[in-house]
Amino acid sequence: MRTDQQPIRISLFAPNGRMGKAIATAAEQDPSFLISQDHGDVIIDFSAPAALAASLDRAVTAGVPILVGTTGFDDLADKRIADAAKEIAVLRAPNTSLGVALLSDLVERAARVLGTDWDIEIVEAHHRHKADAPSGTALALGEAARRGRQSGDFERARDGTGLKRQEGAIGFAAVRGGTVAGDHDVLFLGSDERLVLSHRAENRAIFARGALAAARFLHGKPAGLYTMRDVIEAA
Ligand SMILES: NC(=O)C1=CN([C@@H]2O[C@H](COP(=O)(O)OP(=O)(O)OC[C@H]3O[C@@H](n4cnc5c(N)ncnc54)[C@H](OP(=O)(O)O)[C@@H]3O)[C@@H](O)[C@H]2O)C=CC1
Ligand SMILES: O=C(O)C1=N[C@H](C(=O)O)C[C@H](O)C1
Repeated sequence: MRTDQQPIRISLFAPNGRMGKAIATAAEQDPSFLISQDHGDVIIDFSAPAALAASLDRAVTAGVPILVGTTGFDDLADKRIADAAKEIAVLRAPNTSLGVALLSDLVERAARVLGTDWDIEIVEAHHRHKADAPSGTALALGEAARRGRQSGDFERARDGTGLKRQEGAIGFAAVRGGTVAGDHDVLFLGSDERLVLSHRAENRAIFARGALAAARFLHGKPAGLYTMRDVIEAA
């Protein structure tokens, strides 16, 4: 930070959550950020789907950008986010790590090159407290695969008999337990060979650093819907 620049004031919508605390710790170590008790320059929301309307309302009313890091949303949330993005800058990121942003590009490319002859399965593992499944990251990686291949229904849960995978489907499996910060494996399963693209989050600090990079990107941005890809391309 140049000495003539003011720190970016971050307002944490859910300061007492695991991610809220991790972001506060990361911000305390970086003099270009300040945790603000009011609306600040950028609002950061890592909370729960039920809180989305309130966090967007706070950001729109204050006229400040918001980073939405929460996962587990339904279609109504998509509309709420799109509506808010007409008035303020909204960055939606189910995963704020640099590695996952790159993984998403790699998955899209692999799906494009390999085509529908290769089955795609996405396996994720998270800590015992995680409330949503599949993870937001897994679903976003599924979307990346679908973009690359230009097809693919999502098979989100399998339990029972007569459940042969649908041709061309993109399947999901979720593991829960312990303190796992976030593992994602995208499996491309072909005839006699398989390609696995993987990411391992070793702790929440990677998400917190990414959230601060996203906040820096959002500061002063005009209304619109942004993603971590925009953050990386601007860096
Ligand atoms: N984008 C990314 O890179 C990442 C995203 N996440 C996502 O972020 C979210 C939070 O994760 P995590 O911090 O581990 O979860 P926690 O359960 O630790 O924290 C959630 C926080 O949200 C608050 N909260 C819950 N419901 C509401 C509500 N209706 N109104 C206001 N506040 C509310 C809780 O407050 P209280 O304690 O008072 O209940 C708590 O402080 C999840 O959706 C998770 O998947 C997580 C890690 C990385
Ligand atoms: O709840 C978590 O912890 C995480 N949630 C995000 C998700 O659902 O993808 C990101 C990360 O994997 C950690």
